[in-house]
Amino acid sequence: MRFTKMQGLGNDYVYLNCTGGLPDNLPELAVRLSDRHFGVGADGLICICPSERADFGMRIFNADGSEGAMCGNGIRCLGKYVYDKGLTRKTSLLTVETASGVRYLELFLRDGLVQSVLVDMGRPELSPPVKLMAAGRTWQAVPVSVGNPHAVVFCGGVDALNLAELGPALERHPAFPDRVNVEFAQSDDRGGLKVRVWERGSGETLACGTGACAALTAAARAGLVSRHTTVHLPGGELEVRWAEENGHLYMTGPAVTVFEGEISLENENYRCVREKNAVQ
Ligand SMILES: N[C@@H](CCC[C@H](N)C(=O)O)C(=O)O
Repeated sequence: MRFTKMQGLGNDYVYLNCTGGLPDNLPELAVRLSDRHFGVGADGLICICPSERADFGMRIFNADGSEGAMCGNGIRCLGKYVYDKGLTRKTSLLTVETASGVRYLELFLRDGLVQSVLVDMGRPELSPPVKLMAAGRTWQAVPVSVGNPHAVVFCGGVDALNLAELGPALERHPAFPDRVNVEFAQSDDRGGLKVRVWERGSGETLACGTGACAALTAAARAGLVSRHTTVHLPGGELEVRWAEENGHLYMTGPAVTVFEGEISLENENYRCVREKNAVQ
């Protein structure tokens, strides 16, 4: 089975071209391929599927095998995959069907390859803040859905937080029966937003596209930042705009191919086909 490893701001996924059919047991495959010691190593698995409603379909599985409904960094890399591999010639209004609806992509090229991608992430849904007990403290969280569930916690000193303790406690808090992605957010003195993310099913990641959108939405609604700002994540920066005119979120950021390989699932034999930096 051929695969491509891609990343957006260090949020990395193994991509499978499933336009000709899906492999069996995707949750188990996601766990095996995501393993950073015995597998390829990734935050999860993304399948590029055929779609009757859009140019392509996307299914995303977290590193623990659970299926997510949407992935912001992942959908940008999917845009790069399908263009760079010649599966489409579209650079604007490229449509991708996800479990939370169809998303629209605009691709920006350099030297004929996709460098960055703008995604219309649709309209966010904000719920009233909730108070949650975790790790011996009370936290105020703003639930936001951007096609998948998030809880945004505003706090100072995000760099110093112990996410390994806080993340699992909030992800699995009884207030969120389906578990939740958690963003720890802090506005900076330049009008930007600093965010660390604990992802449902994958743990702390270097970035989360839907998480950046959820954090911007909650922060703009609270008057902490403007509706168009830079979100700083450990893996880099995303530009997010919450448009006044239609209430949609627009996210722009990079998409990178890391390497390509082949795996024989019977004997767990991995082979690198194209090395890092051989493809953009
Ligand atoms: N990393 C993604 C989100 C992936 C899915 C998420 N963990 C979930 O379970 O909802 C992003 O960039 O948005």
